[in-house]
Amino acid sequence: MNYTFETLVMALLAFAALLGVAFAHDSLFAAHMWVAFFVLAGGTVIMLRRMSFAPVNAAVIARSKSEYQDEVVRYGVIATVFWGVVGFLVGVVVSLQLAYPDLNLGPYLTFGRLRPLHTSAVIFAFGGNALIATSFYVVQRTSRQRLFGGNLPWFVFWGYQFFIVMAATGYLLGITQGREYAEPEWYVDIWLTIVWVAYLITFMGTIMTRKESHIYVANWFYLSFIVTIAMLHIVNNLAMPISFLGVKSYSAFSGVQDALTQWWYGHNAVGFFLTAGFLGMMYYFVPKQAGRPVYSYRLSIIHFWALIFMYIWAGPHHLHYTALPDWAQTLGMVFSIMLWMPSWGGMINGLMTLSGAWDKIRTDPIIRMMVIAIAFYGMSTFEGPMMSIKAVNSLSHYTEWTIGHVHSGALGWVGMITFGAVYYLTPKLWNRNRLYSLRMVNWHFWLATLGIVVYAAVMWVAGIQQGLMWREYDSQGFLVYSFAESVSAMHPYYVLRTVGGAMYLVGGVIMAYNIAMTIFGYEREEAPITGSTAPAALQPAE
Ligand code: HEM
Ligand code: HEM
Ligand SMILES: [Cu+2]
Repeated sequence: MNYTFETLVMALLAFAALLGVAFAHDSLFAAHMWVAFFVLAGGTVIMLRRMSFAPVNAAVIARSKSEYQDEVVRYGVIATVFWGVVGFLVGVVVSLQLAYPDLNLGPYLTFGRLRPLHTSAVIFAFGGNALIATSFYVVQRTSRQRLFGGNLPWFVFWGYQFFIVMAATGYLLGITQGREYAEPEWYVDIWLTIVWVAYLITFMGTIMTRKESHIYVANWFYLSFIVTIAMLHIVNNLAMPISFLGVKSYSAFSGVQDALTQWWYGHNAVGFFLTAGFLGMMYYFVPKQAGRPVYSYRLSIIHFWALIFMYIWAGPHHLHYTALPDWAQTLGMVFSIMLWMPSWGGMINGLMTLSGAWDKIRTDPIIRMMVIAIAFYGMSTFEGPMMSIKAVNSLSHYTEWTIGHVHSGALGWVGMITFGAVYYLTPKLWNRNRLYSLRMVNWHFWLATLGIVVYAAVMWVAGIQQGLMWREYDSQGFLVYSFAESVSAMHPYYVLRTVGGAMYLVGGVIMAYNIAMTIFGYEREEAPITGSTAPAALQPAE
């Protein structure tokens, strides 16, 4: 394939970045454009070399001409594992910074800059790559059609990595618009919009040219995630830059309207990025790994429509007891409570898919990972509706309890279902008989599960203590504790949280090793997992 056009566009973009450096309105913009220039110029050089070595790449091209476009999925799997480990590592670092504030190394490595680096790395880099890669894999299989758009999927992949690099380096430089989970400034937002539209065209195009008459339910979930994120991203980031060659911009919204816009975005980022997209993953990979059909296809349709209809209204539960009108807060609370039902419908559907295959939990650590993921999905979608009740939220809000809730969803649901999908995909994508080591998957499973349990349990205790300390009055109506006392009381919990997070990180590193060895084609010699530690003689006869 000839990449002349792509290379030319990239060279032009690199040149535009250089112009950005030359005419920058402020020094931060100049610094950020240098980053863009080096990445794009490096990319151009690589593309030029690829073009001149075209015959050498004939094998790769022949492989990519096969029935499905899987090369881009392979890149996506590697990117998922890589950004996962990076994101978990930064999570451990910020958790250490909360326990030991001396670790704030200014100005680039302070908590204020590393925290959004963590959240974006895990949500957008790890989660986003997982969603893009698996959606590309799933939509091709279930549509019996190659990805639409020729080189467009490659643009989606590399354009998205470029977005991640610009976002991450921007945070470290101190460039932020201060909107949670949407910190990148206007020019990075515009780039992401372009990439996202290309993603939508690739995905929709594949579905529209499908050779299978039915659109499998996983694709509905993926599609709702892609469409809704486009809508949320554009509205939440409507802003006016002070200069088209400067970093700073002002939001189109202000006051309580701005708050509501931000949490309409933030909540639905959870609902559609961290939930609907990963449900698409669940509906494809759990039946595949279990070798069983989805428990109830009808329930999955109800699950889908109820979920997307209700999620979109629940954002105000992030703004209880604020200047937001009372009726809007109550609306958010009511829809959150109603959300419990479709969420558990989905959980039940996922778990019951294993009926008839429950024994696999003992012998297949990948299935076990998926089951734990669904269990945590159920747990966090019970906890969330409970926390959205105003009386409960008056205790939990602003406390570590919220952080515990976030991570039982994030580590338990998002993380575990992704690990399951990555373990399923790797041998298939690289034509290996099996993973390098199933026992390592088992280790990963236990480290991650115990890490989550430590993290979440510690944060519950910490959060409730914190909330109770803030509302403790003496007989004369004075507050018993100063705020600083509630901060220092958190220290032991923060240390323990780091322990849980470190376990999760080590599990991730083991996965990276296992995946790399599988890709290189090694198979570890090891005893099979029998699922029982009892000596053979003590086991019932077959
Ligand atoms: C090794 C694992 C991890 C550790 C140690 C860790 C640690 C942390 C810490 C210390 C914070 C800041 C809490 C605060 O400001 O009080 C945080 C925030 C956050 N993390 Fe993680 N994290 C990990 C993995 C993940 C994963 C896998 C995800 C998502 C898929 C995630 C999503 C988030 C989010 C969304 C926040 C912001 C929460 C909020 O503002 O309420 N984290 N994390
Ligand atoms: C039915 C489902 C859910 C409901 C009703 C729900 C509800 C809530 C509520 C009430 C809060 C606390 C708001 C506050 O006091 O500030 C919250 C925070 C949060 N939840 Fe959920 N939750 C649900 C599921 C999930 C899942 C599955 C995840 C992750 C995969 C998740 C991620 C988050 C995050 C990241 C925050 C923190 C936002 C922030 O303050 O930065 N939630 N959720
Ligand atoms: Cu929410």
